Amino acid sequence: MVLASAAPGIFSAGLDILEMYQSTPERCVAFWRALQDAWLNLYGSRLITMAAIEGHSPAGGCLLAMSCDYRVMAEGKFQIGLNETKLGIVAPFWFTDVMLNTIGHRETEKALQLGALYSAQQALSIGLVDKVVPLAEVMPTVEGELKNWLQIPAAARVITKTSMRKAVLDRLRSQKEKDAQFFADFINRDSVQKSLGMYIASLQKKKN
Ligand SMILES: CCCCCCCC/C=C\C/C=C/C(=O)SCCNC(=O)CCNC(=O)[C@H](O)C(C)(C)COP(=O)(O)OP(=O)(O)OC[C@H]1O[C@@H](n2cnc3c(N)ncnc32)[C@H](O)[C@@H]1OP(=O)(O)O
Repeated sequence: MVLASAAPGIFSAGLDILEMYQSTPERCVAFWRALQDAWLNLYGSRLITMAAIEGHSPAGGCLLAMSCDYRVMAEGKFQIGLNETKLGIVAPFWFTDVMLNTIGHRETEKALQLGALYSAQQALSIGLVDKVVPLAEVMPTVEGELKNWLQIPAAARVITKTSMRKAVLDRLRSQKEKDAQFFADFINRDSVQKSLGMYIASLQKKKN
């Protein structure tokens, strides 16, 4: 399975910030449950999963990419990373766990505290992506890599993948409702709503 985007220049802009701003606790819980289930299915997928990152990939977009088995990113101006702290929010523990599994503890600690967004070359240097190529070569490169992976006996690959990812998946599975409630409480704090409001205004200002 290849994750790619139809939006030029944006692999994924992350979660819909407007869903987290001035929403109701009930809607927040439903929103979070949908995200949890999508992520559990992706990270736990038995399929070979590859990200064709042909544009920006902040926050939830970075989570999607990191949750794949292999990442190819376009060189140039695009950025990738978990930038949550810049929005005044905190990366959930399962976002953090996936990043830890991808780039290790020291790089994750720096990346998360700073809310760092990396260029493709920087992302390559810390292991956040596996390959950087010109934009037009992203999809052919993914397809070529996929052929390599498809040559591995499927049962052996799936057992290996499942055992490598089980602890992180089980950590969320065991506390889904608590995590959803925690998200709804956290996101509706006055201070967090204020930060999100300012961030939304800054996005709109950038456009004008
Ligand atoms: C103690 C533990 C507590 C734990 C509790 C858990 C709390 C944590 C909760 C959630 C985790 C959050 C994860 C996320 O994914 S948050 C989203 C982060 N995303 C971003 O920061 C990206 C913001 N967008 C951009 O930077 C840019 O839009 C871009 C680089 C992606 C693309 O730039 P450009 O091509 O120039 O497009 P525009 O900026 O003009 O955007 C077009 C349009 O789209 C709107 N928009 C962009 N991103 C989002 C988004 N993520 N959600 C909603 N809307 C978005 C943008 O505002 C423009 O809208 P318009 O003016 O109406 O056209």
